[in-house]
This record gives sequence, structure tokens and C-alpha cells, in this order.
Amino acid sequence: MSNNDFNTRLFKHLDDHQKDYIQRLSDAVSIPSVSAWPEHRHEVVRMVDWTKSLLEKLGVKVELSDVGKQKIADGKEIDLPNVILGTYGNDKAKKTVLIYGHLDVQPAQVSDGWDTEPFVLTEKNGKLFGRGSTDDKGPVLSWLNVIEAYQQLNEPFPVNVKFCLESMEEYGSEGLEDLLKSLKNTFLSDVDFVVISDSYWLGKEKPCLQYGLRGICYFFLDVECSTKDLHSGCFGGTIHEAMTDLIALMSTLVDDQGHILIDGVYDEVAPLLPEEEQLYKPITFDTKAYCSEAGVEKTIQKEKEQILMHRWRYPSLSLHGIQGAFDGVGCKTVIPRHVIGKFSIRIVPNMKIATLEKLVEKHIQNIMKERKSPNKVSVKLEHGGDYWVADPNNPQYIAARKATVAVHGIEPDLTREGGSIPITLTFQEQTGKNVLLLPIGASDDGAHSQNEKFDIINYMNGMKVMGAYFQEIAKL
Ligand SMILES: C[C@H](N)C(=O)N[C@@H](Cc1c[nH]cn1)C(=O)O
Ligand SMILES: [Zn+2]
Ligand SMILES: [Zn+2]
Repeated sequence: MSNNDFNTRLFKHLDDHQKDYIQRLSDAVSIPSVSAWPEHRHEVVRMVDWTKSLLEKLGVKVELSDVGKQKIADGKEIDLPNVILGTYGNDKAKKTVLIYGHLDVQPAQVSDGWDTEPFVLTEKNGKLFGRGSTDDKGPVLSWLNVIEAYQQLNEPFPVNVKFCLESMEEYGSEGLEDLLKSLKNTFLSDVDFVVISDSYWLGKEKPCLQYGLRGICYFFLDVECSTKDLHSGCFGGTIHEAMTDLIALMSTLVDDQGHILIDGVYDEVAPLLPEEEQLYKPITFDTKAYCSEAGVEKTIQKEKEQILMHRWRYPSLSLHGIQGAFDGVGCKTVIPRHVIGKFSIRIVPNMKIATLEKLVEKHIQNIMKERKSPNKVSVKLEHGGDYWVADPNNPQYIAARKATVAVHGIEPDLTREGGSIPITLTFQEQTGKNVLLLPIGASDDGAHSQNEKFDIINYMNGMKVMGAYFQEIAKL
């Protein structure tokens, strides 16, 4: 049977089973596998076990890898969730594709401003709302649904598949790098290609393939002023407050143009070459839609090319929050004794995590020297993940382009991603093979945000592209 004939059967089969795929995603979303909430670790473990059962039902040989402990607040330690290593097929005549994805999600609560329960998948106007629907439970399940569809059609699977599914991605992929290094000569040794579906298109209509990611360095800035919280009427105006120092420090990190104010941060950033500049011109990107997806009036940069460069190839610094500060409703006249500011820096070629860590430390020390405060201040890199850039002319990208054309009828844009998948570079280094980012979600999916969603059409077409991709890989 030709590829085209099989595609027609596969696509129809997938369409006929849409309801089952939505139900499966609903089951996955109902498990609140938030990696950033230590008290929810049992839910993350439940998600790992649920996925293991599903993989085993599909005939995937599964091993759970213990990746050690995680240090949490106050010196306590908890188990990191096991990493799922799966093997499906072992035919030496076939190519082996390693699929990476993650089963953990960002925190979510109705009180954050969700219109629906975040852990109840809710269908509205062709969209499936729920935490993890697009990041990354929907894409991970898409791969599994495709394997199931081949089986139900009695079609031999065209490639061998290996799975690496972790559950700490949203917390910097703790434990995974060491595991992958230890698997270099075993589990990873026969991998031909690595593929990851854990990112988003640049718009709502046009598919893309991505060949770059920014890295991330996440910092905790700790300020302590007293042995207990204090009455601001009794002590305000007489002591050096922790919040005052912290707000002052945090306001020295980045200016209103998004420019990072830490000395030396831009020194290692790769210069923009004329060839690279040309790459941005043909990319389809609607700056108005970008603003409306973010719910903002305007962006800092005006031109499409500039916006994309600041998303993909320049670093950025974001302030995320303050632990220990009063954030409830109403008024509380307290001076908090201990606060921790959270900020992250997205890093790009050729920045080094170790250099950045030193620059941040020096910056904080310098600012504190200027202040006449006796408070205890420290800054710590909570987690760091490298940037990654690949060769988009690799045969794997050509295969994915053909698969995209078979489903969408258009060539995908070749783009980069502003977010981070901290382990990507490690896959490239430990396998020595090409890594492809194959996003299937739309730009307005709202990953990490309130009302995260996954469009049914993207779910369905994403599976079709994945199904066709396996056939194209088999031809290489
Ligand atoms: C792009 C990917 N789906 C994602 O959301 N990655 C996270 C990874 C991360 C690292 N530290 C915390 N989260 C991201 O880019 O924020
Ligand atoms: Zn995410
Ligand atoms: Zn993700």
C-alpha cells in the first residue's frame, strides 16, 4: 500500500476516534500533576503510573528510573518522580526515534482567574480547556494515540520508538541530565532521531517546525530582616525592612525597554549576522494577533523581526513573584521578616550559565553595598537549563516538512522558540543525533496561563502529522 493510501486510512481512523482521544486527555488532565507543589508529589506519581499503564497496554516495554531526591524548603528532601523509559519495537532494519515529553504541569487554581476548573477538561467551541491540555499532556497523548491507531489498523509500525517521559520539566528537569548521561551507551545508543512536541506554533493557522530554544536560569533572591514579622506601626520607619531591600534590588534588574541592567550580561550574546537577519523576513507573524493573545496594548518593539529576535535570540529577564510577602485580600499592616524574590533570565547563544550566575551575584552584592542595610541577602540559582540550536536542514526536518505538507497542504515555517525545554541540548549531546521540535498547539493556547487550552483541530491534525512523520522517517 502506498503512503498516500495508508495516510487516507489513518486520517479517517483518527477522525473516527476523536471522542476517545478527548476522553483520554480528560483523564490525564484530571490528575493535577503540578511539579512545583511538593505537597502534590503524589499526584505527579499518579500521573506517571497512569501513563505507564497506558504505555503497557499499547505493548511498550516500560522501565521506571529513579532519579533521586529533590531538596525543598528548610533542608527537607522528597523523592523526584520516576522517569519513564519506554521501548516499542526493536527491529534492527528500522530507524529508532526517541520521543521526549513531560507529564507535569504548571500550577493552576480557579482563583487565579480561570473560567473553568483547571483540572476538569472542558470543551467549548472546539477548544479543550484545562491545565496541561497543550503543555504537554495533549502532545504526549497524541504520540500514543497514533501508535494505537496503527495497531487498530493492523499496520506494522514503520520505526522503533523509545520514550523518555519526565515529570519535572516545569521545574528545570531536575535529575534527568544525570540519568541521560548514564544511558549514553545503553538506552540512547541506537537512537537515530530525537523528536519533541512541547511547544507552540507562531500563529493560529500556520504550522511550524522549530530548531532553537532559549535556555533558562531561575533565581531565588533571599532577604531576611528580623527574627519575626513586625507591626509596621511599632517598627516602621526605624528598621531596614526586607521588602524594601528586595523591591529595590528587583527594580535594578531590568528597565522599561526590557533591557537587562546586570553588567556584562550581553557580552557573550552571539552577534547578529546579516545571514541570520534574513531568516526572519519570510516568517508569517501577526504582531496584532500577538498583542491580542497576550491581552496587551502594544509590545516594546514595533517591527515583526525585532519582536521575534527578542523572543528567540536575545536574553530576557522576568520578575515572577515574592514568597513571604502579604498577598491576600484586605489589608495587613505587617513587616514580613523574610521574603524571597523570584526571577528568571532566558539565555541565548553563546551565554554560559556559570558566567551569568557570577554576574547576578556580583550585581546584587554591588547594589547592597550602596544601600546602608544590615539585612541578610543572598541570591541562588534554583535551576538552570541551556539554550539549544539545531540544523533545520537535517533529513529529520525534511521528513517532518513532508509530513506537514501531507496534512496541512502547506510548508511549515522554520522558527525558534522563546521558551525552554531544559533537557534538549543533553539529548543532542548524549545521542549525537538531530533533535526536532514538532509543535502541534496554536500560539493562543495559553500555556502557563489561565484558561490554557488545546484546539480539537490541532489535536487531530497533530496526530495526523505525527502518523505521517513516522512513515517519512522510515524512508530515510
Ligand atoms: C516550552 C515548554 N513547554 C515549557 O513551558 N518550558 C518551561 C520550562 C521551565 C524551566 N523552568 C521552569 N519551567 C518554560 O519555558 O518556562
Ligand atoms: Zn510549560
Ligand atoms: Zn512543556
